[in-house]
Amino acid sequence: MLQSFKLFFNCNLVRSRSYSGYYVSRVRYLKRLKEDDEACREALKSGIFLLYHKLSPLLRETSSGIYTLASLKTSGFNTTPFKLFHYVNKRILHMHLYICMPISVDLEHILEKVGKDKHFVNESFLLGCTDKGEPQFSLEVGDIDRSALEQECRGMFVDLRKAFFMLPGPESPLAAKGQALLRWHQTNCFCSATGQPTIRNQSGSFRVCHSSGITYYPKMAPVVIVLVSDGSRCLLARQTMFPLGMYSALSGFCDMGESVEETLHREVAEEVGLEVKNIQYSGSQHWPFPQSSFMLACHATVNPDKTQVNIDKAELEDARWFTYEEITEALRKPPLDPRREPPVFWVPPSYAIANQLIQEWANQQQLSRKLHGLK
Ligand SMILES: NC(=O)C1=CN([C@@H]2O[C@H](COP(=O)(O)OP(=O)(O)OC[C@H]3O[C@@H](n4cnc5c(N)ncnc54)[C@H](O)[C@@H]3O)[C@@H](O)[C@H]2O)C=CC1
Ligand SMILES: [Mg+2]
Repeated sequence: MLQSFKLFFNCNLVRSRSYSGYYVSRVRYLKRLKEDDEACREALKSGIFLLYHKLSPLLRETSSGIYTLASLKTSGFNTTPFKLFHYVNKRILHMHLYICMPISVDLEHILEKVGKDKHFVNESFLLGCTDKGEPQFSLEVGDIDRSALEQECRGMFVDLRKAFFMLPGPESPLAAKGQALLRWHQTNCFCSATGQPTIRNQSGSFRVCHSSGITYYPKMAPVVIVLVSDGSRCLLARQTMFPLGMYSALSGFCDMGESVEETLHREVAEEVGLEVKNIQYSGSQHWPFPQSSFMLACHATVNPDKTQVNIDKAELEDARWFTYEEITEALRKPPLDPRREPPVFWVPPSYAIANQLIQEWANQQQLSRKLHGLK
């Protein structure tokens, strides 16, 4: 298990470094913004803002019909490079126009139009920074005329669950992070020891109660998710609250003081009455629904002669073993279309780590079938 962990983290490090040579400087820049209020306030001027209305992100449809997160900028950024370089060198001017043009709507101007003070952008929370080094922020617009703002921004606020189906892969985690951070701040305005208000730092990386001296940091609840296999089939389950026909891997919150392995053994025993072995770490994911969870995904096996499930009906509506053929068919199905009847059996979409586990299991089955000369 430990080895798999090491391998995973090393791979991720290599991946991050290779897709951007500026990884270290970006990370250090972000660390400075988190710790230095003044630097973070300055960064707001060149920031990219993701807007949320009652925690729903603002999306925009591109000319090719694809939805993306709508990124807005403040006038500080849009005009300064132009003024600075216009008189210096025409080539530089062209370069900057090229970089700045895609984002044409000025956030401060828009916010003023819907009755917000231009200093309202200071209420944003730092999310990260782009490959180009532009800091990204999330901003909850609160109680405003929603449709007026949508019109001004040429976009629409979409419930995050729906947005996950519409956004291209890499944008979903960013939308989720923005929502999670906003939600955490909304629900941690008071100190649980004194009842006094907590005060945020500029980046939003923590809140402090000046009365008790307690610092609160944004939290995620660790959850273990496991795909159990008996060698030729995998075990999937559904809760009554799941959409019709959807089955997923078993999951459960870590109890205080538990290791990943302990949670995994306990949850499988509690929910389906099985004892697992051969735990293998697969990956992790921040999951925003219903509140921030930190999903730790693993594979595990049971003896092929001990596969009888005994379902805890208080937790699960059903749990069943699925064959390789059933799984590959479910994986082939296109993403769920809300306008059509859901299929009889389907698995979570690709943005959910459960899908990654199922995909990995299918790939592994395919490989061992090839080795054994099966189709
Ligand atoms: N991204 C993915 O692929 C998947 C994500 N999930 C997520 O995993 C999470 C946990 O899965 P479940 O099987 O429902 O957990 P679970 O099997 O532990 O059952 C949930 C129950 O645990 C209790 N609980 C204990 N600690 C809790 C905490 N910190 N927060 C909330 N409830 C707590 C509550 O009584 C709750 O009703 C869910 O939020 C679900 O959305 C689940 C499956 C797939
Ligand atoms: Mg569960």
